[in-house]
Amino acid sequence: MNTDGGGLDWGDELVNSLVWTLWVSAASLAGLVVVGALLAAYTKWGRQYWRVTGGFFTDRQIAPMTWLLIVVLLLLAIFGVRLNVLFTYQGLDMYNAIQAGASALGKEAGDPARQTGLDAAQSAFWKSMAVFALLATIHVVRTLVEVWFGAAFSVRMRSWLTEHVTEDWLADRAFYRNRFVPIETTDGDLTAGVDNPDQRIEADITTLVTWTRQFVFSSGGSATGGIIPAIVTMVTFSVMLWGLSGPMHVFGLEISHGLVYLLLMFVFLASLVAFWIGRPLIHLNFLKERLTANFRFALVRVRENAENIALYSGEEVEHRGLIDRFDQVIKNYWNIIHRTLLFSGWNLSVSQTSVVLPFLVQANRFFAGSISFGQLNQTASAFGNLSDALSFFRLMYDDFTAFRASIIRLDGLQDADAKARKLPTIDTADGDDIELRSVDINKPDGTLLIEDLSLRLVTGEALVVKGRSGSGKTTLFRGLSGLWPYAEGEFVRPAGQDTLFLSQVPYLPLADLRSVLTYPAPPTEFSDDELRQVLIDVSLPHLVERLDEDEYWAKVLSPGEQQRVGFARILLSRPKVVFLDEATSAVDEGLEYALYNLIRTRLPETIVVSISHRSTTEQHHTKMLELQGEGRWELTDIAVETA
Ligand SMILES: Nc1ncnc2c1ncn2[C@@H]1O[C@H](COP(=O)(O)OP(=O)(O)OP(=O)(O)O)[C@@H](O)[C@H]1O
Repeated sequence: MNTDGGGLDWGDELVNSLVWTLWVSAASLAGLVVVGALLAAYTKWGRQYWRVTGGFFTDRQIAPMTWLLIVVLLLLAIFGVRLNVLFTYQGLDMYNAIQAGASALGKEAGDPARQTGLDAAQSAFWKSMAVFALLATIHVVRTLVEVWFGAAFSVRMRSWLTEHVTEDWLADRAFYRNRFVPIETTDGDLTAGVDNPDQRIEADITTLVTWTRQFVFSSGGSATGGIIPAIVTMVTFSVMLWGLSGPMHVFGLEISHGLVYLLLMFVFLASLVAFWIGRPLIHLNFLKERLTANFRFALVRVRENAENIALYSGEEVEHRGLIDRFDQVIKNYWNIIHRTLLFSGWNLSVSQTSVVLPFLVQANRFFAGSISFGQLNQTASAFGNLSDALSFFRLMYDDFTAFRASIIRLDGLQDADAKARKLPTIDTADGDDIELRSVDINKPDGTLLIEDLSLRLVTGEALVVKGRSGSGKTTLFRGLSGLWPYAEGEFVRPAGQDTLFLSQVPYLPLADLRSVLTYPAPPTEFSDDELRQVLIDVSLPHLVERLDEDEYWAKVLSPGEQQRVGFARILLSRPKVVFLDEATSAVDEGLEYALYNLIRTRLPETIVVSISHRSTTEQHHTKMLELQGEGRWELTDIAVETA
């Protein structure tokens, strides 16, 4: 950069700027990698961030594109800083031309130097205008290109994270079992299970992605810029100010380049105070996400249970409950506002002081003729850029707190998922029949439900499980299906979809009836005729013509009809073993007989294990397991009635 006479040689500037941008970008990339690695190694939030997002930067399939986008964004951001520098030189030329014009105008009317001076000043002025037009055009194009590449980066990162976190959450039943894992909140408390995973996957990922991009890259030099442009701005403009600043006198001492030290100290102290004021915002933002999610979840529950609530006339209780939750949201909101007022008040005061500081410091030198009007203005704009860049952390702290809260929440979810996968499960092995060896089932508090249960069922056999309410029948099924972590022993069963567990109310997805019937298998696996026939078989003939209808089937079908859908699934998937948890509780005894009869005759090989309170169910089974409480149980044969 040629600073001969304070200005630039604009003819060489295009090449100079491109070379500068390349070098500084390369250095910034190296710095980004090193600092990123140090943060990931030595700070808690850095570690958490890396745990959540690491794969996006290292996964072989997507990493090349990720890094390409990072390099492009870096180049654009650094080029943005360079443009800011060039703007200050354009300002320098412009104000110097104005000052030269003013001094020419001050000469005598007849003085030939007057006209020459005015001509030179005008020519310099219009040249600076042409430079401005060029710089402004480049600035607009650069900003738009950066917006596009920034969006491309965000979309890729958000898609990767959503896919990755969702997969992790659903894998190995972590989404069910993470309720048994206590997790830590920002203030060190332990909560039972992960709250609102839906919000973590949706809102927190969005926050994390937005701030990754804005923190690191966003356009150069301004208060809303990213950390890399902020650092580059800081260095570049410090060098510029160093050249512009003269000695400063403090208590009789002469400090050369005092302006630069003054500014550094000013911003450093201002930032320290800002961090101190802003710190509680981390926890408050964390709470905000949780409380709003809780409120939304409560609203969804009312919608989901509208019929039940209306039948109980529970509107008043629900209203109170909803408003209670909403009050918590508002209370926290006010806490955030009060804290933000303090925080913003401080930041605004600091920003206002920064506006006049360079003029205060440079005024004497200007009036003494040591610096030109252009240089006075260049000092102010360099100071503004530098002060904004140095204030980056102070101004962004508020948003950083939201960013950190999101990292904590996403890491918490993944941590709970990982721990959920490590929770004990019953040892399962593949086989053709069913065998339980020394199975113990406990409650979470350690109370024994079933102790040392061993039994074997072969092809065609059927077992009915009985026992008083709360004796552990459903929990036994949960233990065998690998959901319940407080279970020990060994369990042999046919692998995969050959073993089917059916709960009291089957899950009906939001889809057309065809997909509902075949869930979780894709509907394409079955022909229309098969689906129609199965509907007729399970006494749902009125649905035969509605296979393609998309309805909220869980609300449209009666509980008894939903249970028949469950039986239809058994007939379609023809498992080798089926576990039925009170699967006929909502149908009358006649229909129960017909449904069991259907299963036993159509699928005579299938092993059936049922939980039932009804004595009428026993006739379809060959054995009975009775849970007697405190771990005791009894296994008996059921006599086959002969006509
Ligand atoms: N997630 C849980 N956390 C703590 N305790 C639980 C949990 N789930 C079940 N229990 C307890 O385990 C015991 C057994 O429950 P389970 O649902 O297996 O009973 P059940 O025999 O199927 O009852 P019912 O006949 O009423 O359906 C109950 O005391 C229940 O409160």
